[in-house]
Amino acid sequence: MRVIECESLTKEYKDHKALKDVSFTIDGIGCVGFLGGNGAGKTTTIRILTGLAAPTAGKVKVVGYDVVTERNKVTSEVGYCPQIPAFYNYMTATEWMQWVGKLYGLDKRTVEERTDELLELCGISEARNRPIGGYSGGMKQRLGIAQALIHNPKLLVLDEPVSALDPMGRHDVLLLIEKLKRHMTVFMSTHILDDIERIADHIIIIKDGTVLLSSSLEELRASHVEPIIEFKLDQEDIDLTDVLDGLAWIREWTREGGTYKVFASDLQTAKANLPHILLESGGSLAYYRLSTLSLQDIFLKVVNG
Ligand SMILES: Nc1ncnc2c1ncn2[C@@H]1O[C@H](COP(=O)(O)OP(=O)(O)OP(=O)(O)O)[C@@H](O)[C@H]1O
Repeated sequence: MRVIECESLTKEYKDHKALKDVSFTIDGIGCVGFLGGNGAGKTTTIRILTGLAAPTAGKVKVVGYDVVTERNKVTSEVGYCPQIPAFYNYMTATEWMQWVGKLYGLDKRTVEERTDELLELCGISEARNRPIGGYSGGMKQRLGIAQALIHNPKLLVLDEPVSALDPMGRHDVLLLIEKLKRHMTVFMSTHILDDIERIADHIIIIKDGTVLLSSSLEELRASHVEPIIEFKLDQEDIDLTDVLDGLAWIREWTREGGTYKVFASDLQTAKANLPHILLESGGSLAYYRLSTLSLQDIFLKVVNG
């Protein structure tokens, strides 16, 4: 099933082009990680996909429906949870879900069944009769997701679902997304790469309103398989700049904190020689290993061209 089809999507505000000719397609179930820095255009795209804003130009279809001409059908197939979902804090989760169900025009029995099922799925069952005002950030986010699913949508859109949460809250929300993506499409924006690496099946990277990359995580990794030698010295004050710059078989190297990453043009020579050279520099190795590019490395590579 084609879930999202964006073709030459453009969004202009008064004096600013927030989206420029954005095109991508998403098929089938799974989790899509929509990655980009501040101001990249994530929220603008999400508002268009959910029918909250209209594109200036281009064609956008969600679950086969046009977001402009078939907006009502789009909203009935899409569930949306903003970064900080808003509730009436005096209500309990049960009351809130029933109120939202009514807004969607669902009958009483369906609302009751969906409420039980979704509060259980989202881990709110035990707290369902307590006022929402006393919930943690993670519980509120999970309730926001439960609410977004009340009308049984095919696509769930989440705007930065874990950015404002503490580690425990993040963990619980990510577990929930992992469960949901087995049965539906979850489109989530974020700038936290570790989360995406853990749960996304497809990655889209957007920068300055332009899509730089849209690919399955598997394909992305396969196309960036590049061995890296990663090491750290016990003595962080030793500067290896001259040593590493002077080696012809090193194409590029980086240092972040005390950790060095070396990209070798001749891996065999590097593997045979680098440990001795490092020890000769007067240092001792805290660790030394052969690894491949992380999603963060790939992201930086793509974003920096
Ligand atoms: N209503 C608006 N009027 C004018 N410019 C806007 C409006 N909304 C967004 N923009 C601009 O459009 C660009 C994209 O904004 P958007 O909120 O989509 O980015 P984002 O990727 O969600 O960023 P962030 O992670 O900071 O929320 C930004 O430069 C922003 O300032």
